[in-house]
Amino acid sequence: MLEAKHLHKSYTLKEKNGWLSRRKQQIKAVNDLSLTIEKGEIIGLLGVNGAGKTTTIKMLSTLLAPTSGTISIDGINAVKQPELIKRRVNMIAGGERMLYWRLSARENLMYFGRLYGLNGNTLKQRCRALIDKVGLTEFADRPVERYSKGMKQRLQIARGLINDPDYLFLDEPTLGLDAPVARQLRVLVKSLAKEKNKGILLTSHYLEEVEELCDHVSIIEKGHLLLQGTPRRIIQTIVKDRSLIVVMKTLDKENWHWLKQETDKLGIHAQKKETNEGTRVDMKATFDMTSSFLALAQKRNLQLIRFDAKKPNLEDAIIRLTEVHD
Ligand SMILES: Nc1ncnc2c1ncn2[C@@H]1O[C@H](COP(=O)(O)OP(=O)(O)OP(=O)(O)O)[C@@H](O)[C@H]1O
Repeated sequence: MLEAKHLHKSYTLKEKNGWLSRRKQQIKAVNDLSLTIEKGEIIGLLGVNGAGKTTTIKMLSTLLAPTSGTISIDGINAVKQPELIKRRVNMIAGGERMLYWRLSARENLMYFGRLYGLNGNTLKQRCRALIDKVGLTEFADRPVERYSKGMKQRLQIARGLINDPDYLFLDEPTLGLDAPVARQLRVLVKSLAKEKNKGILLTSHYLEEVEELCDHVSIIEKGHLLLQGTPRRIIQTIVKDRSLIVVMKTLDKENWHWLKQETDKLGIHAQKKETNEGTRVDMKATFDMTSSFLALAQKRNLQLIRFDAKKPNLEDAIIRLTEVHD
């Protein structure tokens, strides 16, 4: 298990203050953050730009020392023994950093493998297996500068797996990728956790991706933990109301009055609107109204031409959370 406790990271900036003097300014990028990652689990780290996600990932991967706090990985103190930890973790960033453009995929992987002390046949075989795994077999010996964005990102994943890490930190892994390529990467990430038992921490601005992949999510703001839980629990905690939209070809005055009365009794707030499609009724409640509304519609034989019961998602929850904290 990876356990980070009470992590703090401050950056000191020196700003110009007049002609000659400089003023020191402290930025608290991470402020008392604790989180755990079990093997086989995918954890999402969410927050707006500048919330402290990349700084957290850099500390977990020992690229950056925390100002205070502890990180232990399978019982090893990561702050005191970073060399032991480096073999067990790896980080993959979205975008096009961390690869050598003039080198091919194979040469890149051989280079990074040697940095982890791998060599000879073991290294060659691992590179070949990883190239196959991420679907770059045909292009293995082509310079990376001639790769598409998706191919570069697949190579990043292979690079992140070169030391066969137990824990993998993914910073925006699908940034700027086309939908089908992003989908393939998501399948790969899921299989790394569920089949290869790796503990994964993921940051992403694509909330659907987080909802699909993550077992647990931590939401941070200004480096501080706001909320932790399963995506479902977070949605239930934050978004209390459900919405249901129905459209009928017509809804006469009498039926509307009856519907309004009945929905009021059930605790459903209903509003009527005439549209090009027909009469639209927007309903809001704190529970799933589907069956209650369908029973009412059946009683009066109301003919529905549209029925949209929208389940709140993680995006709704995050938007609601930011509104509360603004
Ligand atoms: N090297 C640095 N020196 C000074 N300040 C920094 C440095 N790196 C990050 N910061 C500041 O620390 C805070 C957290 O930055 P961080 O990059 O960790 O956020 P983030 O959540 O990853 O943001 P994004 O979603 O934009 O990548 C920000 O205020 C940022 O400006």
